[in-house]
Amino acid sequence: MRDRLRSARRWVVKVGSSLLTADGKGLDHAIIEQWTTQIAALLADNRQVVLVSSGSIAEGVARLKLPKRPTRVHELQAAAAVGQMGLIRAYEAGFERYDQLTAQILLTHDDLADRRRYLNARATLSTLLTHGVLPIVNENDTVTTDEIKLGDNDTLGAQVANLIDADVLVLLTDQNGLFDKDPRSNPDAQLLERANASDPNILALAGPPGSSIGSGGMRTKILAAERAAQNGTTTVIANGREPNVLLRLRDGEPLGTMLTSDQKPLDARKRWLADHLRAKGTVTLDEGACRVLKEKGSSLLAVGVRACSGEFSRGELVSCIDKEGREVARGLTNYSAADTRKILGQSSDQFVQLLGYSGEPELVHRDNMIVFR
Ligand SMILES: Nc1ncnc2c1ncn2[C@@H]1O[C@H](COP(=O)(O)OP(=O)(O)O)[C@@H](O)[C@H]1O
Ligand SMILES: N[C@@H](CCC(=O)OP(=O)(O)O)C(=O)O
Repeated sequence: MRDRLRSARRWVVKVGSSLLTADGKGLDHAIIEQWTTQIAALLADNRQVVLVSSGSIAEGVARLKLPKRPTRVHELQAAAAVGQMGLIRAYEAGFERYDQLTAQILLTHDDLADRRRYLNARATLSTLLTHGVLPIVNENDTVTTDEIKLGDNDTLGAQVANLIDADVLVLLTDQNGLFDKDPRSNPDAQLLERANASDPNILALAGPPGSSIGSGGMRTKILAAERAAQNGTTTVIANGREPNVLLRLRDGEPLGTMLTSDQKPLDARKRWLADHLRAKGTVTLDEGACRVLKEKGSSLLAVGVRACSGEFSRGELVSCIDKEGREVARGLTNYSAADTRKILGQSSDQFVQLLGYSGEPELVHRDNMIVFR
């Protein structure tokens, strides 16, 4: 299994805030130097790497001499803007030692939710990789509001992995990997060497972040691994302080936790849909509709819809839930929320009479939908 990493050509390496900084003390330049050395060696070994690095807020807090991480959004955004300068400066200096060019990419959820911008980001990243440049990605914290925030860089790492069809996503953190319980509060916790990224039981192992500076904890790492697995990408969660961790992983050493899935990878368009985090509205399906979506891969017909909430237009993303509120599928709707309310529970031969026009027979076509386990 670990051989997969030996042959992995495209790598996304995500470095968490908890690693980059000791609580509130700014960047740990010594450790940044170690990663730049390792990444430069991976690049020299004919691998392509995209680095997703957190740390802007932590560094901003230190530079602004704030007593602790602020809670107000604008304070956090100001800290991110200040800190991002230090972060990029540290990486650029580190990679200059190896004559390695770097590029800064700041992304928001909105950039990735818009198909055209998503494809643009994809093309730019590929072009940079073709030129042998190392892209360094972070969330564009200064412009994000809660609505458009990705929220944590584990998710961003998985999205970048999907964008560039990475072979491997390495999530470097301050623990040796995923344990059967949070090792900070449970000294007897056992490290899992392997796990199935789409096993719903592993999410229950994950506790909250380990420090006041980290966000998401293991939960977002497992969800990121699941997201990456939808594209056939292997994820490894490992300790960024382990000497030569990236090179030893490349050599097939069993460090950290490897998360893979036997799921069939989604095609490119469906993957984009799966990565599209926020739905504009929700439709509640009856049992029959849930069953045919899951078992037969059918399109969603209005006749199987019991309720509709939220405001959306034709072509926007809706979440399809069962009567217990579990998300069964998500997809791009052929009808606006107003029209969906008029046709729900009805068969398509009634649409002309109810709407005054005859649109597609499906509310969500199966080509524009992903169905969850
Ligand atoms: N089952 C678990 N195994 C390992 N770590 C866990 C687990 N549950 C919670 N954690 C916590 O998750 C923390 C890592 O997440 P986080 O603080 O968000 O780091 P990062 O900044 O690297 O993303 C660890 O320090 C650990 O305390
Ligand atoms: N964009 C933020 C990232 C916050 C974040 O996701 O942190 P982490 O979960 O520790 O990787 C920053 O640079 O501070």
